[in-house]
Amino acid sequence: MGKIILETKNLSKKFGQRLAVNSVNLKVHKGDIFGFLGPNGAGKSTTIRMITGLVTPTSGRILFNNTLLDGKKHLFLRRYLGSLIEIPRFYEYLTAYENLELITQISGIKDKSTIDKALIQVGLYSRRNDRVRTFSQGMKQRLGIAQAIMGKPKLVILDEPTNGLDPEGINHIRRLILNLNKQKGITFMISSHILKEIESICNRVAILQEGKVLAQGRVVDLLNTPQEILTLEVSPVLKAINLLHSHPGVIKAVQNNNHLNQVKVFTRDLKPDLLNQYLVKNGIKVASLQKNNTSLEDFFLTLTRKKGELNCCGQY
Ligand SMILES: Nc1ncnc2c1ncn2[C@@H]1O[C@H](COP(=O)(O)OP(=O)(O)OP(=O)(O)O)[C@@H](O)[C@H]1O
Repeated sequence: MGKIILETKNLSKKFGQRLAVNSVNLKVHKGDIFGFLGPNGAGKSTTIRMITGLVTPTSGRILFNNTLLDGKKHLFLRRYLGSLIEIPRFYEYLTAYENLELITQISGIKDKSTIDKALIQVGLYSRRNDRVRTFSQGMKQRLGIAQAIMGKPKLVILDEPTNGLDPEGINHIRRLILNLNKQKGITFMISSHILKEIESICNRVAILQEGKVLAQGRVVDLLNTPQEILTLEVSPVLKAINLLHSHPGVIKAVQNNNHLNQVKVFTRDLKPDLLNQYLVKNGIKVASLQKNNTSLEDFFLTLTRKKGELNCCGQY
């Protein structure tokens, strides 16, 4: 297993009373293409903004190459951290080259050849003298990646880099990320709400919902570890839900809206018979237990479905 390049420890952010990021522990290893997955509003951008120093955490720690990121050190270490936060903003009336030139001035990059190298890497060299306003959304995203890699970063963080792109644009960005990862050894952290996108290029993922990490690990392990949705008929239901949340392998337990005596349990690498024994031992009557195997895609979609679609009664 590679060295950890980025780690967050109990990272949290509150906006007023809203806990947008709730004690998030992430581990990004050197060489990873790390997918940061979650539905809209899950807290991905807020987490990324804390890592890149744009938002101050309410509590918790961020370590980059084992060094705590805070205050001045954060500013200093940002040079090793390229980032692209959602839609990259450029001066539309300036050319691609001029926009990147401005960035070299702001970031103190002396070597001007860096600009052309970055433009070549993202496939925009032939368009370097065109104004950004003539660029497609995909080209702007690629220019954003050029900007992120100019400082020769060890880690590049991209927030929804394929948002709003057509399939060809998405493909282009994917190939670009894979190439930069392989050829330049750049570690990537990429946020997305589309599992398929993440699954095809990432080796490791974390799944976030309502500010909390629901699952994290290598994609192969997640795909090969049996994840099941169990349907239990239990009583009393609320006590069962509380107990289920403290059982290893249970990711989430929710009451079924349509059958109030049923609980849907999202599990990973869990033996249903052991779960049954545990509930019975703790005074729960288990009338039935059914299991359905699901794909990672189905599992993720069901797991991250918004409240209201599934009635979440647990301590979650
Ligand atoms: N500056 C802010 N002030 C108040 N609330 C905020 C602020 N920024 C984010 N939030 C709230 O924090 C929660 C997480 O938002 P965030 O943008 O981090 O989610 P996300 O996973 O990136 O979503 P999306 O995929 O839609 O971009 C949301 O409920 C959002 O409304």
